Amino acid sequence: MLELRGIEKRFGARVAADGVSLEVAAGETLALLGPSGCGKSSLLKIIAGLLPLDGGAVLFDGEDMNLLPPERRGFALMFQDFALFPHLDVAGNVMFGLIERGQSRAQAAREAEAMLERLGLGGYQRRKVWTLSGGEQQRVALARALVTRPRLLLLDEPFSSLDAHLRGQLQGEFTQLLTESGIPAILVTHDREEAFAMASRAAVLHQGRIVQCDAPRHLLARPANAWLARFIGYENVLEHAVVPGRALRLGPQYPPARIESLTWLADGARVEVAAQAGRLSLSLSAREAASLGAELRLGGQFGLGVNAEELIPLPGELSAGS
Ligand SMILES: Nc1ncnc2c1ncn2[C@@H]1O[C@H](COP(=O)(O)OP(=O)(O)OP(=O)(O)O)[C@@H](O)[C@H]1O
Repeated sequence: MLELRGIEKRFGARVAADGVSLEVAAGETLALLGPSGCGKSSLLKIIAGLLPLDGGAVLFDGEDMNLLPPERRGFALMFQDFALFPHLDVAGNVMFGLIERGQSRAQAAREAEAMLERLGLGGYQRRKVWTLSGGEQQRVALARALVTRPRLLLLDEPFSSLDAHLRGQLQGEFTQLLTESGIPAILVTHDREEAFAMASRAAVLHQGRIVQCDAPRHLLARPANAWLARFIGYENVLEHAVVPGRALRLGPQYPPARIESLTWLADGARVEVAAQAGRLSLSLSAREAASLGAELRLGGQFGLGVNAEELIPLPGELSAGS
């Protein structure tokens, strides 16, 4: 089990980690999620031993990692730019770590072949890495990381340079492989959907601090503050509560809301309205859009209610997000 205790890191006046504590259990994938500059990569480098910390401790199974250099921690790192060795072929890249650990070439080649097979790259051994597609290169990078059987896998934005379709496919494949291998992993990402799809828990970082660390469904059901609620995708965040789409009601019996912006969609419309509760965005189905008739125009009005029972409350003292 990995444990971070009160990690502190500053670059001059910039705070990269401000008392970060968290745990990653055996076999768990934890996402470090947050906007650019919040300190995700710094934290990953601190765990890997590539960046010295100013305070706190990194422990693995109770052992203080600060005393060990990166190569003796037993962690594998995978970055967004693959960082494959261009002068080696695919097999050479995957075998590299095994040979460094003293394995014979023949044994390393057998293990590399088996791992490449498992990642759908059987027969790729002799290919030059620069002839591979982005997705293939990323699979090779994962094969290289997994073949050494690390006790922790550190993934830094591994899919950000890939197109959306490939990203989705690899997210699914990686998640399955991580589950099968039982290797715990930390996934750094600024993409909420990626974090929620791949990780069992996400630690959401803001300015070097963990705002909330929980399972995706709990983050969505009980966001700790307004900033976090917006960051994980809620559009209608009021001062003390989130208004999820399911809390909204249409009908003439409700107070009028005025349409301030309107986008027609193939199957309905998106509107922003000035409502009694505040400024709200909502998607109207084709049927709902039709029910508004001529009022569906800028400046048009329709009845919009908010069911108080379905609001998601924001804890008072934390709700003033920046
Ligand atoms: N080597 C460095 N020297 C000075 N400041 C740094 C250095 N590395 C990081 N920082 C600063 O520390 C803060 C956290 O940076 P970090 O790269 O960890 O954030 P991040 O969340 O990974 O961002 P991104 O998603 O953009 O990669 C930022 O303000 C950054 O400018």
